[in-house]
Amino acid sequence: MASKKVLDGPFDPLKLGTIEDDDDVPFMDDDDDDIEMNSVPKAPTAKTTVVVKGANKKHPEKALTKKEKKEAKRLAKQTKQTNPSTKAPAQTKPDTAPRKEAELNPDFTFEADGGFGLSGPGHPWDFTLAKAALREKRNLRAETSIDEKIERVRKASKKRKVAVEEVEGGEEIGEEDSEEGEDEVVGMSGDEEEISDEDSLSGEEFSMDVSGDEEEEEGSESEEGGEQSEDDEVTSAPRSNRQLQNASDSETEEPNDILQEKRKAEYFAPAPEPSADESSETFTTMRLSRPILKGVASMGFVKPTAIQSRTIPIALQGTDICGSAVTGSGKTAAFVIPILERLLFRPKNVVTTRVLILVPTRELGAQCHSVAMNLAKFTDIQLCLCVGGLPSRIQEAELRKRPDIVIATPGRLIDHIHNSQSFNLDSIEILIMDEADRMLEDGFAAELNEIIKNTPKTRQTMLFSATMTDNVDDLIKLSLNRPVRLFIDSTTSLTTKLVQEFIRIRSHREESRPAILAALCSRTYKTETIIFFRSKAAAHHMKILFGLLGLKAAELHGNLTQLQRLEALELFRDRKVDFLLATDLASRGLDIAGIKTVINYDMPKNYAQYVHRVGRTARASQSGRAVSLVGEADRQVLKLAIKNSRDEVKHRIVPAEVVRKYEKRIGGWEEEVKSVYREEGDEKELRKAEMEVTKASNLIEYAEEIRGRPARTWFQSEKEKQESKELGLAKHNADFGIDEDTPMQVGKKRKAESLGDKPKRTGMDGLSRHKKRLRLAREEDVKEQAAQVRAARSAKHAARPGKITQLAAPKASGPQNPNKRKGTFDDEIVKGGKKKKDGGGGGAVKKGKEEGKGKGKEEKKRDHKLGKVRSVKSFKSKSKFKRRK
Ligand SMILES: Nc1ncnc2c1ncn2[C@@H]1O[C@H](COP(=O)(O)OP(=O)(O)OP(=O)(O)O)[C@@H](O)[C@H]1O
Repeated sequence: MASKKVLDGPFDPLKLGTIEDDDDVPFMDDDDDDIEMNSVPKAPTAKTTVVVKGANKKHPEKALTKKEKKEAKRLAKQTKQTNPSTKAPAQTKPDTAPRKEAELNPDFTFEADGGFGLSGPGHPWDFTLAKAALREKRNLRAETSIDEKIERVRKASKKRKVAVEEVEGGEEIGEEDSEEGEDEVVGMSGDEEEISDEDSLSGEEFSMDVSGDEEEEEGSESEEGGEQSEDDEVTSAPRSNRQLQNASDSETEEPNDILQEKRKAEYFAPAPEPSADESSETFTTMRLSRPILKGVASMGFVKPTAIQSRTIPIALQGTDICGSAVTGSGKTAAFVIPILERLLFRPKNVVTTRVLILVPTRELGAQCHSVAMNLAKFTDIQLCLCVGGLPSRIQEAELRKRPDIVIATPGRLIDHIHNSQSFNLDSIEILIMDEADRMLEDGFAAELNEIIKNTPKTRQTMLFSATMTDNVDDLIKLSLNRPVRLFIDSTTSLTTKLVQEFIRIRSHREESRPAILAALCSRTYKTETIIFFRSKAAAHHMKILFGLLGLKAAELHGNLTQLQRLEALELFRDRKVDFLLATDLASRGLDIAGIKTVINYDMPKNYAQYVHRVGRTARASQSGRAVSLVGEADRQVLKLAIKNSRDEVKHRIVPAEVVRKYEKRIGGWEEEVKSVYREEGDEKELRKAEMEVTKASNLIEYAEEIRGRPARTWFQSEKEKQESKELGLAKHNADFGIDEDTPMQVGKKRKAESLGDKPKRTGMDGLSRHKKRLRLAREEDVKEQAAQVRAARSAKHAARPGKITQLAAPKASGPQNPNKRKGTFDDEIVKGGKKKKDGGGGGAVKKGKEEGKGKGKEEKKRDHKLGKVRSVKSFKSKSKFKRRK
């Protein structure tokens, strides 16, 4: 009989060696009622039937109740007695004999659907919980949505046009007309856009531009400009991928850094060889507990993906991991499954937060939380989502309950560390960083450092990203402990089922981007398309234009409220809109099943970002397409994209007449677009005013409470925050070979340039000679006047009657001191009343009074005016005056 081992204190994977007799984790082989669970309702090709024992028969979706757990425990005991070889999973005691396949319930089956594919339920995630928290926060005022505004403007514009039509006697400019035009375009252009090999070979210019250096490109472009027709200027022709790859290789080949390789070899622990029979591996052979297997089955996962089969066994041993695999290859489940499995064996008597998952964006946090909740739904493991944008009061309350897993964005987490009472990271035993390379970038580095500092050194750390760095210097900062490097694919490679297309935008055709995008989305990529923009403003502008075009789109960027952001994602996920217009906020990690196309309205600033953007399609072995509008400044990213693509890239040409047609349509909506912006501006003002009023009334109503609240603190000053952002960006640019200055570098250069050899500004730069002369003359006048005033003042000063001289006179008339030299009197005249050493100043008042005796009324008045004699009143204080009265 297995010895009973009670575990106290912090969770230690090595301590969890033996499964206790009273452990309430039910296993596959527990002798309990069978339950049939059709876990994959939407599986397209196969029906997955999972028969699990020991589950709640009536409510299989529910976690086991206490009673059920007890029953399961009793049954587990029974099973152990009848079958002594039943042991804990591998991580609980490495030397424990593994459970044999034969011991597992033979009824537990996964009917494979022919390999790795999305066979899960409708959606692996939803934001119901996050949205509920937001609604609880405040009663949101019913605002008119952007769609309502656009619709109103559209209708008004239509009416106006009809009215004009009637007045002018029927020139057809109605909307129906343009709709007809649109239909024509679709039919007309369908074939032309198909790209053949011949097309690829026909366009040498594009290829030369891609591989050549900047100066050459500019030269060739100006030559081309004269020869080409307008059509060619809008787009251009490609060359084969092989050609480009060769060119890029020769250009960017780097010397082998032996030292780096040696450091890597020393830093990383050797990765265990992948099992030869990896393809036949299933989740059941991974010796996971039954609640986890149920969770996995409910997600519709049949076979583990490559990163999952490599990661799960190593993570279960408590080893640090640095993992990378292409986008959409199931990295989330690769780290969630082993942590859930390990948490099942946590000491139940110590309730504390043991796992921290860090993500770079709020939406990714909400998604990760939802996936983890789904996988953990048959366990008693508690999760908490701590991301910005959601009410922190609710999060604080949740954190006080010590959830087992906290999923957080770095900023909000630090806020809680500093400002939420009794929350800290002292008990963290597993730290996971999703999109870890992003976390090492601009802005996050300092925050990450702060978090790492607060977690125990003994923790297990796991890092994941499709573009994961294996730069030892970066990883050292995260204080990993001999991590295992699990790089399934190259960090630069894209999924095999991704088709890449590029559309060239010449510098003088930059303003055609909206028209090209409108043409693409109206005629070719009509649904399940995500469009990326560099700026929020561009995404919003396009949202208005899409609305006027009658295209159903949702926008996702930082100018929206958190609720709007989550709702936009859900609208797109549920196919209620055909397009998602997003900034890079949505480029990492977001998993929306069935995205067919990713369009880059403008290229991202670096190649890693490109990998993540286009990685929103062709996920989980599905196919997809990425279409990028490439400007002159984007060639570096384009070059890398082509170099690293596994298949041939294509060049798309949108016919010039189509572009012109859309330009005309968009151009005709200037007024409509303006009125939408105007309406938005008015609403914004109103909202602002309302907020001010609410704020003021809250300040009055809750004054005491507000004053009583401790001020929120942050770990760095605003300047430090800015600097760390800057550092991260500079490093990232260096990593990806991006020859671009950071904003601070640009500022410094500009300042240095302006200060350089240039003479200092005189205040007359840019003035005409005439004006300069006038100003100089005026300045001379001013100087002269000032000199005159000074001279007059000093003359007046010198002409003042010397008080001491007059005071001394009566004395002089008295009996003469025979010893007194005459010269002393002369000195007094020269020095006047200023001589204080001998009491000259103090004596002046007294003397003045005496002097006043002999003066006339007019003379006295003048002396007062000149301040020679102080008014008696001026010495009296009010109180003194009263007292005297
Ligand atoms: N074993 C599996 N079998 C089938 N589908 C799976 C499996 N594991 C994960 N998936 C599905 O694959 C999709 C992509 O997973 P996930 O979002 O974890 O990818 P990722 O590698 O983290 O991507 P990214 O690099 O973009 O963050 C999800 O829809 C998920 O449900």
